[in-house]
Amino acid sequence: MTRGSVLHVEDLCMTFGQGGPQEHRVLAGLSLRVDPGESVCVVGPSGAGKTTLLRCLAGLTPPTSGSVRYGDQRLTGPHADIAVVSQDYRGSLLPWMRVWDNVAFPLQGRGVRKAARKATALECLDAVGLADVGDKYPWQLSGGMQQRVAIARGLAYDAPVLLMDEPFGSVDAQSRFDLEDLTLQLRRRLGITVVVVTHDIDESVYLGDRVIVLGGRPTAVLDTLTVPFGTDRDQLTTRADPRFAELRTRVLARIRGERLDQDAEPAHN
Ligand SMILES: Nc1ncnc2c1ncn2[C@@H]1O[C@H](COP(=O)(O)OP(=O)(O)OP(=O)(O)O)[C@@H](O)[C@H]1O
Repeated sequence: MTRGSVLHVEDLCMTFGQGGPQEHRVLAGLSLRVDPGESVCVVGPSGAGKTTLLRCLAGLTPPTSGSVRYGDQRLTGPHADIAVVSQDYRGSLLPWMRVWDNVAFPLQGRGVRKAARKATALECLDAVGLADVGDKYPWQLSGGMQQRVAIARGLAYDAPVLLMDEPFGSVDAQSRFDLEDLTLQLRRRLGITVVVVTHDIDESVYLGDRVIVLGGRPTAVLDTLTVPFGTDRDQLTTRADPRFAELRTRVLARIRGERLDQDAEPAHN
């Protein structure tokens, strides 16, 4: 294991329908690590296998070969320390349950009593700026608020690792910026490790301490970029930084398989 890594992926391969007429080799020998407290973004073209990788990191999909380790343990299924926020908040929130009940849902299976569940849910709602909507139903909230509820539910697991799959894909641009800032703030405040899968190159540079670029057929890691902006970022200053443009250009070029002049120079990482 890489010393100190939280998640360590080694030579991960994923082939759907192996041996059958529909065989589809998606991931080919991916290796990567995620360090404690890091925010890592995974970016790549549609169909590259980003969700598949995230599901493997969550222990939800067993890889065809290779391994995912959480600390010293080899993941063979979902782990209580790893929470997942999926892109489809509409499908994941239960419309007949009040908001706080939705957030507390993961705690039911852990035998936590109702009063304690509600207290935790309200705390998590407070963390995402929704302290006053606990008694509403999800369908009474805007899309951005519903996505915050989904994040609050991710926090209710009280897991040190939060995996997010295109978490802001279905909200408007302003809500998206707010949710990105919320994610950075939660990471800072709670000291959690965050992995975000996104197809949005700007978002990957804004949110990540490192950006892992996937691409090719079958998919491999094309590049890993270190983002130099620290943990305290804001939308206007960070996006106006010339290094932001440089990084996004590099990610885009990698995804398109183009070479850059700077490729002759030492890389950022
Ligand atoms: N359970 C499955 N059975 C067969 N093929 C699958 C399965 N899950 C994913 N795939 C295929 O694997 C490939 C990668 O899918 P995946 O959803 O991981 O990509 P992605 O990079 O997340 O895409 P997008 O950005 O469009 O969400 C796709 O071609 C998809 O059809």
